[in-house]
Amino acid sequence: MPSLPPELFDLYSARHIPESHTWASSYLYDHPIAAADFVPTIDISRPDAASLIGAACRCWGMFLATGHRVPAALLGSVESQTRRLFSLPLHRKLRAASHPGSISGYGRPPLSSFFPKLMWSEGFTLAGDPTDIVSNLWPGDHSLFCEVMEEYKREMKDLAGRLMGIMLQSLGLAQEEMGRIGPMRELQRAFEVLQLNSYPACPDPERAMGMAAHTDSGLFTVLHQSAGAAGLQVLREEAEDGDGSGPTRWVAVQPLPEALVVNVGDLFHILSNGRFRSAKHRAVVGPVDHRVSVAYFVGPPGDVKVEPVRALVDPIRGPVYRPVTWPEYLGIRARVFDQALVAVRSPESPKPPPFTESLK
Ligand SMILES: C=C1C[C@]23C[C@H]1CC[C@H]2[C@@]12CCC[C@@](C)(C(=O)O1)[C@H]2[C@@H]3C(=O)O
Ligand SMILES: O=C(O)CCC(=O)C(=O)O
Ligand SMILES: [Fe+2]
Repeated sequence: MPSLPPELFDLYSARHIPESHTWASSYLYDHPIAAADFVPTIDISRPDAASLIGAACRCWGMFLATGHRVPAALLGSVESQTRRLFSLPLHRKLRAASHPGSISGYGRPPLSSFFPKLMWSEGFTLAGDPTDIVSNLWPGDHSLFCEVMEEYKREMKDLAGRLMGIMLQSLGLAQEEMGRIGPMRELQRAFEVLQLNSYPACPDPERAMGMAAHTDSGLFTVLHQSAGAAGLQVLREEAEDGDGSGPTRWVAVQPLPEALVVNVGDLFHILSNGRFRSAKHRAVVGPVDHRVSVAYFVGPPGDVKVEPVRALVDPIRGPVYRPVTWPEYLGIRARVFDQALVAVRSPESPKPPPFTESLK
């Protein structure tokens, strides 16, 4: 077979995995995979949801949300439109290829450049109006896709507002204190991104990686994953006596059809002054299923700084992190990737932060 540039390799018809997509086993098996452990499932409409969510965000940085009020029919349409998009022939998808310097479009997500091999996935990033991005893909036939994605973004924004309130409440903040927190006050102007991911069935799943290990950089991410096809894994770091000596394992996140996955991102970790763990996660691939996922990233608008909430800063240690905007933080991540939180430690806090980051 003539060799094509790796970005033109069609994952959907592959019968073997090329060198460009073959990962060393040290990536897949860097930590053992937990046999029986489960991310907490929380009905977020329960009156006592805050304390459960608080505990999950501290221990896991992730939970499965039920009772979220996002209509099941809409989740179904989002998934079918996502599959419809990825089922287009490769040359058609390339019409929406993202340009250097812009985040929207079809292409490799930024984390890809920090790994020596290519991931067994395709991604579509939608920031702003989806019409601009997909109108070239389906001339005259993109309106349903766009309507579904716009409707989904409205539902996600509403859900994000509720989650933000409950998560801040779980940190002990009163209503009037929340109003003073920039990212909460500015939620209407939030910066939102939809990331559509596609993981075709893989002929050699033990040597391929769907999405390499990372934390998300925003406040938090709401992920919808196709029912029945597992793949998402979260790193569970159990600290015995908080000294980081406990076991670290990958835990498979069960694909519950009615649940949305919520994971804490780096900006909420900063806001909580290190109390909430920014969950490290990845996606593995399987031999049979074609899995898709849709991630909604949310953060404050570019001019709003994120900093540790004053009420959560203890007077002796002070704030663990310095104020940072999301665009500034994305710039730091583009340079140092998984060291970005270390790079924004506040100069007055030379010691390692007291909470999750020290649990290595
Ligand atoms: C607003 C965002 C959030 C981004 C960057 C930009 C657009 C694409 C997002 C992702 C999607 C895939 C994982 C990630 C880690 C990646 O490489 O690209 C995400 C990243 C982040 O959470 O930082
Ligand atoms: O597909 C998944 O389960 C994970 C996707 C993800 O982590 C992301 O888009 O940031
Ligand atoms: Fe992610």
